[in-house]
Amino acid sequence: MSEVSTVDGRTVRVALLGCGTVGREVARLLTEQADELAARAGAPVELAGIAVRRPDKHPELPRHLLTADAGALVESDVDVVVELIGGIEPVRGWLLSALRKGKSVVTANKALLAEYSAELSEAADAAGADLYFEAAVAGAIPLLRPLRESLAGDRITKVMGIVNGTTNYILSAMDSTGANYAETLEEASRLGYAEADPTADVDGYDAASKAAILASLAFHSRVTASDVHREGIAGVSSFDIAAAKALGRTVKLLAICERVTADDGTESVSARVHPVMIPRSHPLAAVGGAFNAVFVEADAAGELMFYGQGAGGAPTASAVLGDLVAVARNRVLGGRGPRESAHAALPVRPHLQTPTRYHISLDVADRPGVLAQVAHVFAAHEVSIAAVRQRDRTSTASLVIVTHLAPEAALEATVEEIGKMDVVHEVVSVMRVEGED
Ligand SMILES: NC(=O)c1ccc[n+]([C@@H]2O[C@H](COP(=O)([O-])OP(=O)(O)OC[C@H]3O[C@@H](n4cnc5c(N)ncnc54)[C@H](O)[C@@H]3O)[C@@H](O)[C@H]2O)c1
Ligand SMILES: N[C@@H](CCO)C(=O)O
Ligand code: NA
Repeated sequence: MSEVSTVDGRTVRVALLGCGTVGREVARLLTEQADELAARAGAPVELAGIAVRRPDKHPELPRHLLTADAGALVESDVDVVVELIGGIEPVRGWLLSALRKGKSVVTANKALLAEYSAELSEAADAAGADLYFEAAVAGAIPLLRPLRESLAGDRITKVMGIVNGTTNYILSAMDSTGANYAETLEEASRLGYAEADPTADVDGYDAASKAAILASLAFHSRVTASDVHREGIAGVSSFDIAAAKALGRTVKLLAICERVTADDGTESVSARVHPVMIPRSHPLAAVGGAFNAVFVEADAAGELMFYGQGAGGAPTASAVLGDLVAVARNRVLGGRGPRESAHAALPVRPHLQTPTRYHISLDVADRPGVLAQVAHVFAAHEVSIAAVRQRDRTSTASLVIVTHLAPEAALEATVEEIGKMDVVHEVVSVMRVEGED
């Protein structure tokens, strides 16, 4: 039995930590939909307190609920802690303390989960509490519950998609209107999509945290953010976007988590986040603005696609409220949500071994034999060429090469050697490609 007491044996008392973009929408929905939530949870779900950094800055919230002392609110007589502050410390300590006392936790904090979900899950299991985090990946889209529950009987082989709204908003604008990178990022922050420090978005940290969470759930293993190969969009230039367009492709920041089976049958996990050129006919190419979309491939289910709003206050609050009703229901009826499932304990495959395909755009000297010299470097690294396109300029020619699958290490070595060739004036764009043309 948990030590938690409720007000009258039935009311579920909720501590809300943080009342920013997402927290304020959660507080609004909790208040506006109190009767319906009570009916669905089986008991009233009562906001017992709201922790914010500066209570005086929140005249819109009931004064008696506000506190600047989140730690004390967690320790007070509450059943559930909803954490919408973000970051690792001091949040980690508060949530561990809550879970150890049997209080359930709902959080949208992917940065924390991508590092400490094992520790948090163990604390939850030991005390019989719930840990739910649907809002942490792909905002409103029900994705983690399908992975944890609906697909628990299947064998997932790949999870791939757009999981960061801010960077998708920027890349979509760059592709459609040639918009300026910095201005579009500012707009994404204003709309509530970006993290408090938007470098977490543009440098791929946010997507890498989400990839770690997805890979852990999909492959029943423990994958942390540092296991994920990460590249952001800061290096994506207008040349890259134009090169993609010329090939009938577009650039997206993708999280790609794969189950890799070696020749001897041993399995490992590959998890990476980087910009990718995909054909404009690919379903992910049509995902614009702050929308997210994720493909899941499983042995029996085949291919599934999850699509919807991946960022923003109200969409993210929808996922938080869904989790809150679930944990409240578990408290009222007795029962537990899914526990951590890490029994497969698959190792993470080093990024340099990952098979991938490159698109390489070069400015080369316009004279006979150059293509053969460049092709020779690919052959020397055992990288096979799938397509070549050449266009003459005045004294230089542009050469576009798309490879077949090759290990990342071989592709990197090929590009490095090509960059040093006298006949190569400039390596204009190097990007990975996914999907058939
Ligand atoms: N904004 C989104 O679209 C979105 C989507 C999914 C997940 N998330 C996650 O949700 C969480 C919150 O994001 P947000 O966009 O609402 O952030 P935000 O910066 O708008 O809000 C954070 C809130 O936390 C409060 N806070 C900060 N430090 C505090 C402290 N020490 N004590 C008490 N309160 C404190 C702030 O006052 C603010 O109210 C983050 O983990 C974020 O990654 C956000
Ligand atoms: N900053 C995140 C919020 C949603 O997790 C994004 O842009 O996707
Ligand atoms: Na989600």
